[in-house]
Amino acid sequence: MSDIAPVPGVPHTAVIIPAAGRGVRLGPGIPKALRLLNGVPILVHAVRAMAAARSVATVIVVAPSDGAEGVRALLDEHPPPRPVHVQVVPGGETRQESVRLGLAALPADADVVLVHDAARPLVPVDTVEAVAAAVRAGSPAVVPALPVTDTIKQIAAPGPGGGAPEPVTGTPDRSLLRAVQTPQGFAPDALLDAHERFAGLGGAEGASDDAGMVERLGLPVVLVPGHEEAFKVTRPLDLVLAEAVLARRRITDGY
Ligand SMILES: Nc1ccn([C@@H]2O[C@H](COP(=O)(O)OP(=O)(O)OP(=O)(O)O)[C@@H](O)[C@H]2O)c(=O)n1
Ligand SMILES: C[C@](O)(CO)[C@H](O)COP(=O)(O)O
Repeated sequence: MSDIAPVPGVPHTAVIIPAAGRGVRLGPGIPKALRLLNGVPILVHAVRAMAAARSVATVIVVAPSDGAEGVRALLDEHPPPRPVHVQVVPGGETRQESVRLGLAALPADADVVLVHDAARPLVPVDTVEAVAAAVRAGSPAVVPALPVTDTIKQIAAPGPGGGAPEPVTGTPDRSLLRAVQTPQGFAPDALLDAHERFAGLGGAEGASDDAGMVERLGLPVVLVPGHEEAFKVTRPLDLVLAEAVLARRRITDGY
């Protein structure tokens, strides 16, 4: 059992891991965060990835609301590689709501908060450290990002689905576009203010990432280089890719 309390009054990085989604795009079955990768739940990989960063002392896992006890037991069974304080709280109906519920458990002495999707289990520790360091250096919001590799088309509105053709309204300049990942890092007050201000907004008014909410406060958001292995497990093929990355790490790093 590696659970310890952070030393009171000592600034540290706290991480919120939203893990309460169902994983509809992955297909039917248990919640996505509990699906196995190399025999270990996706969520456990994500907690290990974040706990590998030396400044991280607290990890708040936001579990499916009907499964928080099971997630607690699972994390006790698979402790992270370093002693960090792992807390589990029940999540909400949307990612934004789940992050807000996680923020309610944020320790007062955290000087950096990272929000990291459970669904990005393979993020390298260097990416985590780089985001936390950039916040500590004075940026209120820091996001890992990669250039997009596909050409992106704009449409006026989502179509009815079912393969119906969608008229194109434009082609944005790809050199100005970035695909953003997690962990996204924040000065705690910036993220707390954003979630308080925009709580409950959904649909087109909601934000699909936390930095989007901080942008709306008018605070600067900066990008740092992301990593290919920080991809999000979203569709079935992503599980195949994740298994391949882990197999390669086992050969090259003994991971
Ligand atoms: N109500 C929700 C919805 C999502 N998430 C979390 O937010 C992260 C990113 O979301 P996504 O990949 O979209 O996960 P799901 O919502 O589970 O996927 P889907 O949209 O396919 O159902 C995931 O770690 C997911 O568990 C959450 O904590 N609470
Ligand atoms: C936060 C995120 O992972 C950044 O790319 C993404 O916006 C989550 O979106 P999802 O639709 O909840 O997967």
